[in-house]
Amino acid sequence: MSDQTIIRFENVTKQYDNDPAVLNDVSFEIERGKFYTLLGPSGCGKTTILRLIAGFISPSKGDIYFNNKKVNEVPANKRQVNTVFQDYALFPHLNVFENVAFGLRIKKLKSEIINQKVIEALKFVNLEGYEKREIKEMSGGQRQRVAIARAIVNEPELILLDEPLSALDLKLRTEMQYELRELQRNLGITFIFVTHDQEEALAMSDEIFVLNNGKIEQSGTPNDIYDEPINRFVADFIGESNIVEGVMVEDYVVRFTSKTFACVDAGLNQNETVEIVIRPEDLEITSPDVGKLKVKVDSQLFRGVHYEISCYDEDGNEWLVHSTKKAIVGSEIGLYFEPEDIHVMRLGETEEEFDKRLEAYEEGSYES
Ligand SMILES: Nc1ncnc2c1ncn2[C@@H]1O[C@H](COP(=O)(O)OP(=O)(O)OP(=O)(O)O)[C@@H](O)[C@H]1O
Repeated sequence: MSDQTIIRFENVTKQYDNDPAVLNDVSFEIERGKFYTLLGPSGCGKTTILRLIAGFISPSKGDIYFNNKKVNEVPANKRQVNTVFQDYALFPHLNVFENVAFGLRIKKLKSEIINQKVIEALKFVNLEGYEKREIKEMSGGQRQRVAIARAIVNEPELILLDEPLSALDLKLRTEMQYELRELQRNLGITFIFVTHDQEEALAMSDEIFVLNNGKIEQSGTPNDIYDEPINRFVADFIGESNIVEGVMVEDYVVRFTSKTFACVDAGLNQNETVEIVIRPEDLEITSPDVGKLKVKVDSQLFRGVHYEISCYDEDGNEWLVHSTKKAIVGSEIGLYFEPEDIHVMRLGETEEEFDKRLEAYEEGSYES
């Protein structure tokens, strides 16, 4: 644990009554000053983690530490945490100023201090001058900002955001993603953001935790998770992927689609069955005799920046290609890729084993 750690989960399980656990033996650390995202499909346990951190619920098993102190039973109002909810939970009968001032009034701060803090918080979210507006007169994006101002005005050590952008249309959502990211950098407060939108997670986060079925499948920077997905679930969930079965021939050599290819992976067993991931944007269209794979073009969609081309190889595997080049439906083409574009995944590997293998690979020793 580093002294930058603000939250630590140690083997936390959460179970309601006799139902199966909604969080299952989860451990992780959150460091000060970073932007974290909990990413995963509906029902995987994202909100449960936020509620445990906020203190709205307590773990069935395991421990939660805040600044290295166990807080399992510490109530929400005694934690230095503020939550921004999906529906913002603003008070409709109070104006913008009073919504933001609410927590400070409860703390019974002097009115000139409240005034100063509220104005400063509103300035941070670009809502200076909106103090007297009623909530119902504010747009979705502006309400969002009021909710954020209400969280930051308390100067918490941690802000939890539960799908705060999901009610906004695409354009505003993209703008708010940018604003939130900037705000977090400027404030230096740790943000934990929940979303089921992988593009949003990749764009905003310093670190992403990918969750599935009450477990963390993989954690890391957006690049780590995109470039080196640990398993099929993560590869599928983060961006589009081509995934086929393969066999490890030896270190740096893998076989799939009845052909042998150079790769950059090592530390697996000889003849071990593996899964191969190649991202659609890493496949380059060539003539059939130059390509490493020979495929037939099945369909093609223009996506504005690139063509999304679906092809099939002789073994019947589908290959999705993102290319600025157009292909002819029904024609035979070649697909070219570099050894580093092949990502080899070991079946059933845990994150710990994966990290160890990657570390050994980077250091140049591959005892498995
Ligand atoms: N109070 C409760 N009693 C029983 N089960 C609950 C309770 N709260 C949540 N659950 C269950 O726990 C699981 C995880 O819920 P959670 O809200 O953490 O998921 P989520 O990943 O945030 O999903 P979403 O993206 O849909 O909000 C779900 O199956 C949910 O039904």
